Amino acid sequence: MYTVKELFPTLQGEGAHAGRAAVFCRFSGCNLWSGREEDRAAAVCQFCDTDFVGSDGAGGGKFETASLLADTIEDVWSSTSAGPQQRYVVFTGGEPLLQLDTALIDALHAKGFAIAIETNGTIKVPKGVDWVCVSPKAGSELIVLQADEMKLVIPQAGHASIETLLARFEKMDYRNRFLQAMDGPNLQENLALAVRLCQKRPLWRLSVQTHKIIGIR
Ligand SMILES: C[S@@+](CC[C@H](N)C(=O)[O-])C[C@H]1O[C@@H](n2cnc3c(N)ncnc32)[C@H](O)[C@@H]1O
Ligand SMILES: Nc1nc2[nH]cc(C(=O)O)c2c(=O)[nH]1
Ligand code: SF4
Ligand SMILES: [Mg+2]
Repeated sequence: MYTVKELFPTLQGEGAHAGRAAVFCRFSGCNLWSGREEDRAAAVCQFCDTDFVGSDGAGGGKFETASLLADTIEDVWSSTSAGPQQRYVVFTGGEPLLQLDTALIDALHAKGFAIAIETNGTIKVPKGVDWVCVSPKAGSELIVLQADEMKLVIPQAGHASIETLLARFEKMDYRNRFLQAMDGPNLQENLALAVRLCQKRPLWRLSVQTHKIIGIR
């Protein structure tokens, strides 16, 4: 059984694949926050911009089998009149690695989808995921030490020195590195910090949450 908060066609808004057509499958639940506002202050991850509780979002629901969910993802892809080429699904959440499994990966590969995930990096990635984006969270243990993309949200309470952290991640095996300004009341200030750091440390590029700017999901 898979519990999906929402399932929708859009463009990937962030990171190395920004602008690319994708189906977003947002799984319910996260291991670093319950998703309830009353628990936010005590959570490991306190800055989340997403509602991932339950299965009541657009296209959400409970899917009994991998094949039922894969069929639905295929239907959502086709709903935009996209053909069978360049099929791309992004699993996010919540934390998608609480639910994504080999059965679902295999069912989507059989339909020609490339599979991406947005993960907090605390759970092992199953074999077969085609694009892994890790976004580490202060106060959690990062165990995904190798990935296609790191997307670090800054600044995070609990990070002693951002530059020390960046230097550590620069030595690790991430093929693309992005800084993303934390959205919220200090977004403009956080963006200025991210711009300064990208200029000073050119191994990092700026990731802007483009979907929020242009008003798509
Ligand atoms: C909602 S999370 C879901 C996937 C996974 N749990 C994770 O944290 O990577 C999707 C992406 O949004 C980022 N994000 C969450 N809250 C944000 C905020 N307030 N500002 C900027 N990025 C944020 C996360 O760091 C992650 O890269
Ligand atoms: N368009 C769009 N791009 C995204 N990239 C990462 C997202 C996420 O919430 O994981 C996201 C999202 O929610 N929408
Ligand atoms: S780990 Fe990801 S989904 Fe979970 S609370 Fe943090 S940003 Fe939100
Ligand atoms: Mg988002």
